[in-house]
Amino acid sequence: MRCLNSSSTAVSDPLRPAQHTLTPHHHISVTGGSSGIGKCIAIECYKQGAFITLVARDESKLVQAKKEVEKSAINDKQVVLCISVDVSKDYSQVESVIKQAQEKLGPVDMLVNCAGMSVSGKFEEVDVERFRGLMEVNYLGSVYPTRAVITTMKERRMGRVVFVSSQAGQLGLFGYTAYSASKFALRGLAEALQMEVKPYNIYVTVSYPPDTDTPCLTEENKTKPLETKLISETSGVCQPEQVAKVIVKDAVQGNFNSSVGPDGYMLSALTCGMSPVTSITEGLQQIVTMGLFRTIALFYLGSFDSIVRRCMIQREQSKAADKRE
Ligand SMILES: NC(=O)C1=CN([C@@H]2O[C@H](COP(=O)(O)OP(=O)(O)OC[C@H]3O[C@@H](n4cnc5c(N)ncnc54)[C@H](OP(=O)(O)O)[C@@H]3O)[C@@H](O)[C@H]2O)C=CC1
Ligand SMILES: CCCCCCCCCCCCCCCC(=O)[C@@H](N)CO
Repeated sequence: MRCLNSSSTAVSDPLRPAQHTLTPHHHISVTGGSSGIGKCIAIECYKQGAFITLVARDESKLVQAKKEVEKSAINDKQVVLCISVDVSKDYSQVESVIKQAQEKLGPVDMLVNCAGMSVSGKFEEVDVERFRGLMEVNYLGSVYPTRAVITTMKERRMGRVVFVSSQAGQLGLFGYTAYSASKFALRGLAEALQMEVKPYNIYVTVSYPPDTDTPCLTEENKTKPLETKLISETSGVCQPEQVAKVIVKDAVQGNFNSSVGPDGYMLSALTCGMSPVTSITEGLQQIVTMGLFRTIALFYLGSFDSIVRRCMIQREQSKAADKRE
């Protein structure tokens, strides 16, 4: 049977979906699966026996990633399929390639929307076209693949959809005016969608990773404002393998929220708002910790403001010194 099985054991927590496990033969489609976090998610799922579709634009990176994923096979029936498409441009194209993948590997059991990119810089220094570009890739690039799989998931009354947001999708911070907005958008999409599809036994997960050691971060660090770097250091740098493990575990369990590390945990509890809750424990923890975490957050916000102020003063001083020379 190829489905995200509801195990027969009784579920003690009424808010949590019946316990789910990832069993062999699941078809998992990962956008952005050719690099970084997406590639690690594909590897993590392959290790558990899944069939994988990797979606990204660059074909040579896809072929390379496919080879890497195949190394962690646990049986000789497993397949990795590559699809080269831009997820953010033409919906009908996205729909047709997903259809082809489903014809080959069966209906998608879990879609992981991980394709994305970042742009950093001061608001007035970011080219206006980049605001559109980021909304296209990070937001529409998650809407399109989801739209292409959701009808079949509803018919089958099962499925998982994952959105990879960012900690910068939980708070806005210096240098991320364009990026943060595109990552916040995913949360709104995910909350609304979850309310629609929950009765169909489909569970939505939003992941909020901190800085993660991937080609994207290396590239970003070349031009990232000092302020952004210093503020982001608060929650450190994670390895993509670790982030991928957490995402796969939370998605399989049907958790709406997926965070990494202690700062990630605090941020998620603090910013839970009206997002769905997947266990009584989670709800109780939010209620009990809210005041404390808000107190801690105020100190962080104070320190972020002082980073921004210090950087500004330093810039002005070095500008003045340059003029004198
Ligand atoms: N690294 C970090 O610090 C963090 C990253 N994130 C998020 O995680 C996700 C993955 O990031 P990361 O692994 O670091 O990035 P990488 O740059 O390593 O990987 C990005 C992947 O997305 C694909 N992709 C990009 N644009 C498109 C597109 N238009 N259509 C199809 N595929 C596309 C890329 O392939 P190709 O270019 O060939 O299309 C590549 O496979 C992103 O959404 C990012 O915002 C969140 C928090 C922190
Ligand atoms: C109780 C309150 C706790 C508060 C903790 C605050 C920590 C803020 C850190 C924000 C880090 C943002 C990383 C964005 C990474 C990213 O998405 C890009 N690297 C993508 O390329």
